[in-house]
Amino acid sequence: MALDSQQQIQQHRTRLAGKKRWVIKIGSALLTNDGQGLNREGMQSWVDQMAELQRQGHDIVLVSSGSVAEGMTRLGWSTRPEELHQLQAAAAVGQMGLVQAYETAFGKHDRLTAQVLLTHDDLSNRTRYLNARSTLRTLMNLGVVPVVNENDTVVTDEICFGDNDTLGALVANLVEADVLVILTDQQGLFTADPRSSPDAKLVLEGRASDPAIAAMAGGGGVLGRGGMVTKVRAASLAARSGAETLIVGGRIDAVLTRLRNGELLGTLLLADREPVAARKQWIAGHLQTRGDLILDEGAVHALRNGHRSLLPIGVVAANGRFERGEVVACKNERGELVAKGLVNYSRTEANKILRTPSSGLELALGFVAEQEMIHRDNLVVI
Ligand SMILES: Nc1ncnc2c1ncn2[C@@H]1O[C@H](COP(=O)(O)OP(=O)(O)O)[C@@H](O)[C@H]1O
Ligand SMILES: N[C@@H](CCC(=O)OP(=O)(O)O)C(=O)O
Repeated sequence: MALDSQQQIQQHRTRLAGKKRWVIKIGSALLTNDGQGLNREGMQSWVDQMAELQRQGHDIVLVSSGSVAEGMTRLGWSTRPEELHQLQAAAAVGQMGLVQAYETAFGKHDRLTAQVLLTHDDLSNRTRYLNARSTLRTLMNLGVVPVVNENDTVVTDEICFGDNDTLGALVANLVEADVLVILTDQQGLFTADPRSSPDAKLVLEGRASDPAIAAMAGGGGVLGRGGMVTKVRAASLAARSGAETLIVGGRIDAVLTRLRNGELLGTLLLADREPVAARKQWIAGHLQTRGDLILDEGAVHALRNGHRSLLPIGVVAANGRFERGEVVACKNERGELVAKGLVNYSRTEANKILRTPSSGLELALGFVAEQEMIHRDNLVVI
């Protein structure tokens, strides 16, 4: 007998108990009691629940914001600075408080924690990405809880994740998590921002890449950065490796325990696409690309519908500075993103073979060349 939608929603919650690997992200607004120092009581409560999840057999990776907000408190700053070096100084001071607090809280359960600070570069560079992955896996196998944050001290505006929702999703891809839980200051995703629309309704469930869901999400508060926009986008990124995302209120009593018990709290965003291979997730996870290839209509169609390689004949322009083996964005002639991939040619070489048929590549380049600008194994349609 077919289940009605209410039963299906309940069933999706009930099966969470069987999902082994959870990445749990806690945002600034929640962690810092809206800016009044670290919310230690809240932290202990989340840690108690995470320790309980571990005892029940789940792997836990924690992605925690709060370093800038805690640093501001420690330095006696009442407003968030604008300048990058001041933000970085605050993050460096605050990160100490953050990890001390987690180490103490997990220590009550005889659990060790490990500090893992990542930058965008760490996940873009294949070797560093693989190293980060094996370190996180090793820590989980040891029963240690990795506490991940962005390495704010060394990033610049151009290369920062900016919000930890995105970092949480990329970590979920990295460790092939089953669930990404985003704890925040609202009960979940509402049909509109409840700060400005008090009549908005809580959404219990949706599909991670449904544009209607994305349209409900607005920007963030003073301390947090991304708001719901980055949380919904994170759900769609996490879905690439098959993870479901829960956006839920961190102030709800025993929230993690109750989610694990199947209670209908927050918003569950289901992974609505086939998981892609780990190597392709890594390509898709590149937030900054080295350059753009502009494709004609035929090439766009071949990529989207035929799952084909990108041939030079369909490329009308190459922009940016890239070398062979780097990740580039493929766009249509209106500038919309179509795919990302590892390119077989540098920008200089690519310029020589724009609109060139396979038979003309050797002559144009002066060497025996690969047929594809990007091979389909190295290409992810977005
Ligand atoms: N549709 C929506 N539903 C719920 N909250 C929303 C929505 N649109 C925007 N928001 C805002 O997003 C904020 C949470 O994001 P953010 O401030 O970045 O917090 P965090 O530090 O937890 O990441 C909420 O306080 C809320 O006002
Ligand atoms: N990495 C920084 C900023 C991260 C941040 O603000 O993220 P979020 O609260 O999730 O929007 C920190 O720890 O303060």
